[in-house]
Amino acid sequence: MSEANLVPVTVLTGFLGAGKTTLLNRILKEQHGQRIAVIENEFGEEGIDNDLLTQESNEQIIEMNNGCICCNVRGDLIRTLKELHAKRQKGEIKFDRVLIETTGLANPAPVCQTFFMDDEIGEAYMLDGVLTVVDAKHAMQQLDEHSEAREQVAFADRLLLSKTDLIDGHAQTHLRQRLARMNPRAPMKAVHFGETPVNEILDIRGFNLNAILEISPEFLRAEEHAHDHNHDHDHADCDHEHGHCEHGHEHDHAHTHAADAGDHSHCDHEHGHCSHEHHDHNHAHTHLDDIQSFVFQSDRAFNPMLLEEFMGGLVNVYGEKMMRYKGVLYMDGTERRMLFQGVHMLMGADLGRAWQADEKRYSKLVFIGRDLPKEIFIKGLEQCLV
Ligand SMILES: Nc1nc2c(ncn2[C@@H]2O[C@H](COP(=O)(O)OP(=O)(O)OP(=O)(O)O)[C@@H](O)[C@H]2O)c(=O)[nH]1
Repeated sequence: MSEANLVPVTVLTGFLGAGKTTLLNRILKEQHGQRIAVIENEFGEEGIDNDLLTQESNEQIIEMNNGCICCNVRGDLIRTLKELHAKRQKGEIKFDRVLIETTGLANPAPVCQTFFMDDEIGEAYMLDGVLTVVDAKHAMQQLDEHSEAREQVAFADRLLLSKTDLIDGHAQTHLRQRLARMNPRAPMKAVHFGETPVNEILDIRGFNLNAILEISPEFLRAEEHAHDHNHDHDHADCDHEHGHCEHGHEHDHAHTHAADAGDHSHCDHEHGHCSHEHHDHNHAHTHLDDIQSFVFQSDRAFNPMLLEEFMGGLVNVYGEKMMRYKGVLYMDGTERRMLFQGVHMLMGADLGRAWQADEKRYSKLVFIGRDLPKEIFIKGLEQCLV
């Protein structure tokens, strides 16, 4: 198959809250005349990103809510890409390229491997490049603390620095030097709220297997990540909120929560990893063990003043540990949805679209962080309801 017939794929990565969705929105809004199929790897975030994305009619947004990033991304992604390809072949759907937004806690390697490990995928798609958004305000700490953030930088074909408006020139130089040491081959540029010419980030033919094999010699070794488990037992007694189960498995298993039919109503899983005993997991991800996520939901409206006060207090006390929070809020006194989000101490809200007449109004807020006292958050939020 000649390269011209392959559908180019761009992988958009970057740590939690870096600005991936902001960049994606920018790309989708630009009049470039291309049809883009977007695959959101949302990792159990209850589809919040879909709400934050403005959907233009030309795009196809496909969500993959994965259980365990380390294990399942590949299996789900392969299935999704194959389905897309089959529909494209039959003329049921049209797209010129694919853009995959990975979750902020993901190592991009398994996603990139997909394009080299599976023949069918390799014959339909071509990995064009990996774009890594780096949050200039929080990157130093994220790179110190999270190997995923470092992997994302190492895999980049383009490094896009967001939030440079929030730091001074000296700090930016310092960060740029560190990033250049970590990945000397990727061009780097500051991108203010995702503003960048699309031709600088799409069709870059940037992915270079040789370079990746130097960084990660085991990149093409299937067994490292290929535990494409399959089980569909009932999760009713497991404790997941996002992407992980606490029960031990001796057998092959999958947490393709979007696809399996198990009852997850009592699940409470932490974000982005499995803590069950994987006899065949030889990639360590224990550093994510203290990262959890939980969701607050209600169909009662928030009192805006109470909520503002409470959230202000929360970030003052717990901001350091609040890695990412975002959601859709039902606010008293407005007919529109409020899109609310933050990273550590920085938080912001925008008015979204109007609630439709027949639409059930609700609030859904996801928190991802380290050692967050869930009870305090949930009870406090309940007290802000009208
Ligand atoms: N000041 C400033 N804020 C930015 C910039 N780019 C993005 N943001 C803000 O950063 C926050 C997070 O942006 P998102 O695009 O949602 O980040 P993300 O990487 O998709 O987040 P996750 O998917 O949760 O990991 C939002 O409030 C954005 O408005 C920028 O260049 N400057």
